[in-house]
Amino acid sequence: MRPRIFATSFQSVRCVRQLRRSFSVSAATPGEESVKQLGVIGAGQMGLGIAFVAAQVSKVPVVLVDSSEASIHKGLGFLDKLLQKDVAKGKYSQAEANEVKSRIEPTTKFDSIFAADFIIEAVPEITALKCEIFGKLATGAKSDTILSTNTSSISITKIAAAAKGAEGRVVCTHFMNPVPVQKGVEIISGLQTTGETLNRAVEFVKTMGKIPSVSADSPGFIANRLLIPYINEAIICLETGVGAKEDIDNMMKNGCAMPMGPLALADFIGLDTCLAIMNVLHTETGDSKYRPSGLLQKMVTAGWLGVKSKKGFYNY
Ligand SMILES: NC(=O)c1ccc[n+]([C@@H]2O[C@H](COP(=O)([O-])OP(=O)(O)OC[C@H]3O[C@@H](n4cnc5c(N)ncnc54)[C@H](O)[C@@H]3O)[C@@H](O)[C@H]2O)c1
Repeated sequence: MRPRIFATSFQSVRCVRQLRRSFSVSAATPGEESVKQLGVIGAGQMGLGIAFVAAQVSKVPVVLVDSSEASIHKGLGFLDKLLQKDVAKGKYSQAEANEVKSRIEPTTKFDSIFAADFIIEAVPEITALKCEIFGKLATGAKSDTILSTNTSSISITKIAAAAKGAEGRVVCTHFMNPVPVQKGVEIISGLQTTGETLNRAVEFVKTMGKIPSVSADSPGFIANRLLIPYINEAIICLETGVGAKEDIDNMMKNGCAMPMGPLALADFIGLDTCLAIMNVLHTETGDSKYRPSGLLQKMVTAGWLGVKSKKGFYNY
């Protein structure tokens, strides 16, 4: 039976429609969802993790495109570390690790992505950049390829609108960080996304050993609507002297059973990503409760982005 959902505004009505569509999609027929080649755009922390898990668990060949040679080099170094860690733990043999690595083909040639039948974009959280990429994918990718974004907060409807002629095949597969560890993946439809696209996305992330949660196309979706304001509030506590960084992190770890303190978590996610998501929540809802902390804005301006720049709330 369909769940009863009450709507109180136009936006809620749209969300409800999308959720109902999500609840009513039929299960994909076996084989229908099989992905023969995955394309991943962006070899940063998320893209690299997605490529790794797809090569290791789904066992599919992956084309990994990045515009920067340096990022690919750094990503491959990280991949070697992940594989060696698993070999040392006895999860698989060196030969199997080599096999996983051989399934990933890194390149700076964007056009190499067009042969894939499922593409996941994981470039920085910049609307114009993502829209530009989806415009290219709409014209270059095969006519039945699923075009997925890993955006943390940008409207899927907006990204799909940039994929002219391929809007129905655009969806969001929002993997969590670190991808090899976190099981949950949010799957989000834009207004234009078809039920078949949603289905294929759900089925593909399951082949990666992930547990999908369907969410409406609403600012921050489920995960970041809850997580990023929590991090932002922790930064406000720091800047207004409610507590020192160690006290804030220790309290949440030891008093509230969080695996990491919110400031260490912000460093890990990337302060630029945290700010981008707060800005989306603030501008899209118009609600002042989502105003980004002044300290967060200043740290991003200073280039203190957390682990990736070796300096954030802590030094790395
Ligand atoms: N960091 C997190 O915790 C997290 C969690 C969930 C989702 N996300 C989302 O995933 C996406 C990627 O985040 P990230 O943390 O991996 O970022 P990142 O900065 O670590 O990596 C982005 C990569 O994209 C590459 N890139 C930039 N422009 C490109 C282009 N035009 N073509 C190809 N490659 C390009 C960069 O060189 C870089 O390697 C963002 O949308 C982010 O919001 C991040």
